[in-house]
Amino acid sequence: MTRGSHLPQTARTQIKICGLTRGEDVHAAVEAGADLLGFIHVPKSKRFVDVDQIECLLQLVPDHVASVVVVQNAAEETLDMLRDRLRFKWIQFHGDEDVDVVRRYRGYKAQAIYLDRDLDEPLAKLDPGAPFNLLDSAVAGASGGTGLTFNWSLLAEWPGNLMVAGGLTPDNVGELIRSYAPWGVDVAGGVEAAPGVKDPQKIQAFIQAVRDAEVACD
Ligand SMILES: O=C(O)c1ccccc1NCC(=O)[C@H](O)[C@H](O)COP(=O)(O)O
Repeated sequence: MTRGSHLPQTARTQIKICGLTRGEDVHAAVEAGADLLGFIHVPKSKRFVDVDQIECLLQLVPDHVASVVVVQNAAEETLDMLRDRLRFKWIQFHGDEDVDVVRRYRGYKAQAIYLDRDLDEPLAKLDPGAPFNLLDSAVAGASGGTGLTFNWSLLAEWPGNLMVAGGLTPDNVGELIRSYAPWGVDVAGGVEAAPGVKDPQKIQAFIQAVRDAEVACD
């Protein structure tokens, strides 16, 4: 399987471990080889971390790992405050934010893939100017951290660098890589012992499964 037309076959899949709330989990994800770490600043999330917590957790992230703050329809004052106070690489916009806001804050967008809806809508919303687009499963009333997979076959047709989220686990991520070789993968619940509490062995197993599947693709 080819890795989209945009990357050479040998490119390494970008791996994001999301929903970190504890220092030991940051260390575990870094040691296991994660490329991006996500901190969720969405009040309704069971993985919510406040600004003080994020500030402390960011101090544990080495320079070679990209940190991401996840927001969902946050007010501009909140976005300004996050930008002014915290040192992170990206803001992940996980709501209905329009492209102007995403670009102004140098972020990227999570496109909701509603499992019961037509796929033309998220496809039309993909931002070709973005460094990458995140595709994540959504159902009525829940977008983000659903633990559900969407139909990956659409990845064969969609353009640009795509990061896939939604229901990934150490057991299914290898199949995703071997079949569609997305630019990146993103996991929250699939590497947890409990909501917001990561399991270091699951993190290691997830990253190993990605790397093993890449070798199988070469
Ligand atoms: O994970 C959450 O609780 C969450 C809540 C609200 C907005 C975004 C959220 N997560 C963002 C992510 O990037 C997750 O990694 C992604 O949704 C995948 O979650 P999962 O299906 O549990 O692997």
